[in-house]
Amino acid sequence: MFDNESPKSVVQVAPTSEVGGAVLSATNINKYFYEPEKFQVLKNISFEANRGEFLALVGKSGCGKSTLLYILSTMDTAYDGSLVMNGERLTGRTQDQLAAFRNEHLGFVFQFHFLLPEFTVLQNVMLPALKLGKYSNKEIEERAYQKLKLVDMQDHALKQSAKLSGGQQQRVAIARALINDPTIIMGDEPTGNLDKKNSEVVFEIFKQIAHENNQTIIAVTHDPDFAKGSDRIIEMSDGQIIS
Ligand SMILES: Nc1ncnc2c1ncn2[C@@H]1O[C@H](COP(=O)(O)OP(=O)(O)OP(=O)(O)O)[C@@H](O)[C@H]1O
Repeated sequence: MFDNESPKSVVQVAPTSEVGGAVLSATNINKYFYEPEKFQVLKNISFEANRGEFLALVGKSGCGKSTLLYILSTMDTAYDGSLVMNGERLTGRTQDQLAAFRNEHLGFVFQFHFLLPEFTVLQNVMLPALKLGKYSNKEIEERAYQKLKLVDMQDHALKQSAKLSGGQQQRVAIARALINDPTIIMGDEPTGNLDKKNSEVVFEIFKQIAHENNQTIIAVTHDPDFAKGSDRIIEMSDGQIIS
């Protein structure tokens, strides 16, 4: 659970093909903001995430968690350092290349689900796969039902997503994040908007995704129970990893 890693293990890059090997390596990540004045928000961050590992990123408000997650998500490219995921070096890629990489290899679950309210549950889950264009519509629908089953929402597939409860909507958002079988699922406060019972459900789904599907979870959280139940807690303070 708590991992007081040795400094050596922080920057090693393991072969990505190996089960349990590193699927993400962030090395010497530094990031500055320039408004209202120059300020170093991330200070030499290095860590790796292994295949099938459930990581919680914690720390006080303002310590840089979301900034780091945004970089790991490849959405922010204005940083120094190196980012390797799935054996691909992502630093220096164009925005189009990064968007294609994200759609195929990364899944996202946010505090707010961002489902399209007028679309059905099934349509929402199918969307990232339609965009990827790798499977036929029939295959995409089958895959969507599989993912909805995983989060126990298959019976709601044809409902308009606006008509679901907050907890149900978050489960649908997880199914949507899983539709392209991403290697890594990034969560930004995935239980931040849920009550205790729904938070536990979402936590159990994440655990299952990591340990049974061998997908990696990296989730920023302020939820102590969620963090404690993860495989490893990365604690940040003032732009640095402290444990
Ligand atoms: N676009 C920006 N321009 C300037 N400063 C920013 C910008 N975004 C964030 N910051 C500052 O960078 C620091 C880190 O912000 P960040 O959102 O990464 O923190 P956090 O740990 O995720 O906080 P929280 O837990 O409250 O979400 C904060 O001091 C914040 O005010």
